[in-house]
Amino acid sequence: MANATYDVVVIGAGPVGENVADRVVRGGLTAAVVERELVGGECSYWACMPTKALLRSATALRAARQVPGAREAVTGELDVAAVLRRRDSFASDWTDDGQVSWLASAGITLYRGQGRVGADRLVEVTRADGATISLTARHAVVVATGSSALVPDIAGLREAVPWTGREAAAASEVPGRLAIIGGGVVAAEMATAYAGLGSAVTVLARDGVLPQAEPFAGALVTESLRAAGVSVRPGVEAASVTRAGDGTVHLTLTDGGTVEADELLVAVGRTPNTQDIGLDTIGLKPGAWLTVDDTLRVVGEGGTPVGDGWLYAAGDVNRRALLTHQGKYQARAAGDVIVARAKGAAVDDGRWGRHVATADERAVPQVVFTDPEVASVGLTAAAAEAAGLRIRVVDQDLAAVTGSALHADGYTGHARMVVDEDRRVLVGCTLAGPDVAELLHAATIAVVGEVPLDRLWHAVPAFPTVSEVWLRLLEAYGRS
Ligand SMILES: Cc1cc2nc3c(=O)[nH]c(=O)nc-3n(C[C@H](O)[C@H](O)[C@H](O)COP(=O)(O)OP(=O)(O)OC[C@H]3O[C@@H](n4cnc5c(N)ncnc54)[C@H](O)[C@@H]3O)c2cc1C
Ligand SMILES: NC(=O)c1ccc[n+]([C@@H]2O[C@H](COP(=O)([O-])OP(=O)(O)OC[C@H]3O[C@@H](n4cnc5c(N)ncnc54)[C@H](O)[C@@H]3O)[C@@H](O)[C@H]2O)c1
Repeated sequence: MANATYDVVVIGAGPVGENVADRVVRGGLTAAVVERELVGGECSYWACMPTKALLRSATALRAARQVPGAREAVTGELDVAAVLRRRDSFASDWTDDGQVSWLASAGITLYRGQGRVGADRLVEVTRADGATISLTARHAVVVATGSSALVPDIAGLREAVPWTGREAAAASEVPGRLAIIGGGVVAAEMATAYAGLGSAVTVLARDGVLPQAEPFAGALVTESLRAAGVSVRPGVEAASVTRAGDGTVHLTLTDGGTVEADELLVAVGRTPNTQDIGLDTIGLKPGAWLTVDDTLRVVGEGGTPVGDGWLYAAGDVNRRALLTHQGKYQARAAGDVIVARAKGAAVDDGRWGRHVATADERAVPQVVFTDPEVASVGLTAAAAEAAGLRIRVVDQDLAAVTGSALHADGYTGHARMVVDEDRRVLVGCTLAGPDVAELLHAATIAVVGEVPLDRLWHAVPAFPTVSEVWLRLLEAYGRS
């Protein structure tokens, strides 16, 4: 294929790269994306989709068992083979034909290979056969290369070839015993999934379970993991790892204890995919997260855009919020602002403007698909205090809401809202309980809309739903 020129060249066709290119084309420009693996990225094949598919069947089974009448109808155990088959289909059997057709239908040109910035506005693509193609961007290059699992420097860990999130998401067999290093989102979800699939799971949660969340959320998830037979070890760290000839993994812990398992999952965070994308050619540090301004333009150390502002970074690679939905939100802003700048149109970069990703700062929603689910948006109480806000925290037992009692016998859950007392608006909300995921968007709208609490009283939750927790929270706060 000959060298070519496009208005915009995007490196990485994960959910974020695809969406940037789509916005750019919708705005009347031309776009090419470069992808070295599967179009659709981590989320489609090794992260969001397969992991949620692994979790869903056990969640449905638990839900049925919590309701008399339905409980009696559940006579068997989880069909693990069927769960894995369903997971395979949600990962499109690790083929990207569907996404490649979508790119074509959206008018986006795909180049397969490793993309590297070669100079200002230039991307070199090295194909699998070693051939190279030069792509010139008239207006912008967007880095959307995502992130990979971080493997920490623990003696023997790399040599033991542990699972990362990828292998946990795509496994074709369920290990008898699974040890997990980490206590964050991946660790908590995969402990839930594999315990549900029948593994004996040990979680080495150095900093506790879900340490970034409100403390009650981590406590409820820990309690439920333990009830499911998981050994949760907060405050414990792995000191060294070896894998024996028969595949068994042996861990020595910093407290002197040992753990033996058939497989080991490392889930201690992410590292940016910027090691080999040519950053050195433009004076940036390979392997570093890319810092961006609010319009997603990459900025150098002084905080000014690289070059004349031709380089953008969206999604995991800029570390603002490592979530698919938030990366796609950035993609919409980045795509639209690239079009505006290319056409000399006005740039709407004020707070909450069309061309900025303001919600990344303090209004990021997330659902952790553990048992119970943990749905949160905005700031935790601790984060709000650290940000210097004068807050009031309001707590509510979710089980006390009529809708929860109807939803499931023994419904256990908790809700917290964090109110900025100076503005009397919600700045954070966390819900932990069965099926709270679908309650989250109401909280996100309240946070993003900065809806005054006095107005929220007029948003009446339907009876008898779990959403009635909103009324209870407002009653506990009191009306002025
Ligand atoms: C186990 C797990 C579960 C998760 N579950 C959820 C969830 O439920 N919900 C949620 O919102 N988020 C979830 N996430 C996070 C989510 O996967 C990421 O936030 C999302 O994939 C980021 O999208 P991205 O496009 O920025 O990067 P990626 O999805 O990583 O895509 C980047 C793409 O760029 C390609 N690439 C990289 N370098 C180059 C190069 N030099 N040349 C060409 N191509 C390149 C890669 O092959 C990849 O296809 C999960 C993450 C993990 C690890
Ligand atoms: N449902 C979802 O939205 C979802 C699901 C999975 C992943 N993700 C995203 O993927 C990203 C990566 O997830 P993750 O769980 O890998 O990272 P994380 O940042 O959520 O958690 C990593 C955890 O590892 C712990 N840790 C760090 N070093 C350690 C060590 N040496 N030993 C033991 N523990 C150690 C930290 O305390 C931290 O709690 C997250 O940012 C998350 O947003 C989202």
